[in-house]
Amino acid sequence: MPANTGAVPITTTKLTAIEQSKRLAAYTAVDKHILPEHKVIGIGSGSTVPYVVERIVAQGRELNKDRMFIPTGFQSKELIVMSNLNLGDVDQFLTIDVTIDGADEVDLNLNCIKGGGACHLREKVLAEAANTFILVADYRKNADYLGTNFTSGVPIEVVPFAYAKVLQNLRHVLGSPNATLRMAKAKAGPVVSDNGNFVIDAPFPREIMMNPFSIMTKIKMLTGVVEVGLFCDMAQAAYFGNEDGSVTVKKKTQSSVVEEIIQPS
Ligand SMILES: O=C(CO)[C@H](O)[C@H](O)COP(=O)(O)O
Repeated sequence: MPANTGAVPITTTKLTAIEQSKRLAAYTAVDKHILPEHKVIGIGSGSTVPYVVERIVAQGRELNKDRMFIPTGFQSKELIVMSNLNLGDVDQFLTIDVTIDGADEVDLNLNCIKGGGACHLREKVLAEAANTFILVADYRKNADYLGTNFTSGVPIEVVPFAYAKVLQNLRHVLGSPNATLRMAKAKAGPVVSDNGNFVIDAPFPREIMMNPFSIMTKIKMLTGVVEVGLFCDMAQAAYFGNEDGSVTVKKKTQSSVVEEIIQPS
């Protein structure tokens, strides 16, 4: 048995309003998208995802015994193992039925910022591998434009030796003068990702963030950048738990993104 790192839920104690909103989003998304025929499931990272796993576990041993669960990093790997679900990896399962993940902010067109937990490289691989990619978050993440409430910037994973050069390019060429190397909280020095890389947070002005695909491609072209925490046109739907117990759903149709509110039952 691995050490209990606190990754496993949780919901026996009274939850704050924000936690209840996360749980509501996660439970609703699992109920709508994790169906009996789904056998390979991607599990994202962050504080909302434990509720996703909790709801999947509640579907029962019979449904879960033939499923494989693919993690986006250390935290979700622990969650899968501690929940007695079958652990796989994306090099064994190149196609995933459904990946459910959290988000730092989601815009009108279902583009999102990810990487608040420095897992966006693996998260993007699992989002791309998925036939259906679903986001879950509390109401604070639901915005018209990226960078509205999540102001710390676009997370950018970089190889360590190139970080200073990438920072210079972000500040002086791409228009993010306040781009900074993300520093660890309980360790001296920078955050190191699950892949052994550093993370830069690069805030951009509204006019740039209104076209996330354009800035994503420019950042990705900088030598030394491994992955950019902008996920453009990847999600089929996003679920946001609201304080009043309703859930806002943004979902892709053939021609646009529509918004729907699911009222509490
Ligand atoms: O992208 C992520 C990690 O890299 C997370 O999914 C994102 O930060 C959202 O986390 P939370 O559910 O804690 O708000």
